[in-house]
Amino acid sequence: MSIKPSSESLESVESALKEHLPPAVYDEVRRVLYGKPVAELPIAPSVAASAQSQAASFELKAYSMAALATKEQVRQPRLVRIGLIQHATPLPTDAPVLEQIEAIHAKIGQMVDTAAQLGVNIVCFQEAWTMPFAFCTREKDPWLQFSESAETGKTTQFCQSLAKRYNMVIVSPILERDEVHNDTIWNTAVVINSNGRVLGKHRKNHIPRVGDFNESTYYMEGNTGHPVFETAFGKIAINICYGRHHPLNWFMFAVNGAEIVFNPSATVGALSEPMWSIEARCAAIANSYYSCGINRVGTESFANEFTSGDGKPAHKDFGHFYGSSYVTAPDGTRTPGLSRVRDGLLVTEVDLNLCRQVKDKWGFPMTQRRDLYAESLAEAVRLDYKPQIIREKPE
Ligand SMILES: NC(=O)NCCC(=O)O
Repeated sequence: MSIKPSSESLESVESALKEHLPPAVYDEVRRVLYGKPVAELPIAPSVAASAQSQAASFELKAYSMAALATKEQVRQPRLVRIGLIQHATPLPTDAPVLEQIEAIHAKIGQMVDTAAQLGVNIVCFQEAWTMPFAFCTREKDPWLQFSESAETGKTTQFCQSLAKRYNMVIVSPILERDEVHNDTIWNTAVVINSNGRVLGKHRKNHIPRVGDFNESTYYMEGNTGHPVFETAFGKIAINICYGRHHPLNWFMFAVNGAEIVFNPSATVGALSEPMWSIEARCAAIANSYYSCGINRVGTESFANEFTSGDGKPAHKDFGHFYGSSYVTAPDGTRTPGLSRVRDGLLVTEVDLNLCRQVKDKWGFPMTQRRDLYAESLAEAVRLDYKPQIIREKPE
């Protein structure tokens, strides 16, 4: 197998390990890398067939992590099925804006329908799921025309009807236009409750200024803090894409009681792939909650060339978005990732009781010394702060 770095020819790390290692060695390598085994959930042949027969077929994987949690004497299990959807944009980036949005809605509507057949309770889509990830271009037009109201926009209405039809919580990350406040633009995840009502929204806290991710050209740093949304299927939060590099961003969602934190993303192989499998997973471990990474797939090409400000030739695409969406449990166990190259739906059944069980076992929140760090940080942000460095005194 000869593979170019970040290329589309590698289906997934797991499939490569499975194909090339002897089965006994594979089992042991898988245990060391991924933790306790997760069981495959049965998928009815008719459901599996429907994933293949869609206009754009998609990978369908379903696992149960529920058995990782111990059966408690004082609480009933709190089983929840999480769905993560990763997709490539179906139309060329220069197709009319509304046609692109409609084509994406149609594709995702079918995937949500499959998720519903598999009993999914909460589904999350990738960052800015209704549009190409055009922030590399630094052009305003037509990309800002993809922005919509979080409360009343076409996409929110679309999700509301799906949520109601399937009794499903939907996390819908969009480019938000706040029409009420001077048409301000934000990168926002809208949370739609299982009754179809908008429960609230969270705006991306940290904006990348790396590689072609020129997102500060388009929207502002979020002003919604670290909200946790109490749904019928657990307390959920959203750490949008680049926020995954900031451990304190993950931490604050835990402080507010999150049991599942979604990380809807758009990131490319050459930039971040070695970090991808680590960051959301570390967050689940450090914060005793489930974390869910969702990344888009494919290569999106734009009409006009842009440069990356690094002296290299101008180009028309970002590189390959490598998918690889996955779920990590609070004990660090994780599912295999979805494909690096195909659309996919990952269904994972979890028992939310595991969050408390891991807190009881490891005691991370209890031993965290939040008071110490709060004091130290309050000092460290002062302009006259002197870093606490001990140096050998000159003789
Ligand atoms: N969309 C986004 O924040 N991407 C930044 C690149 C990365 O964090 O890997």
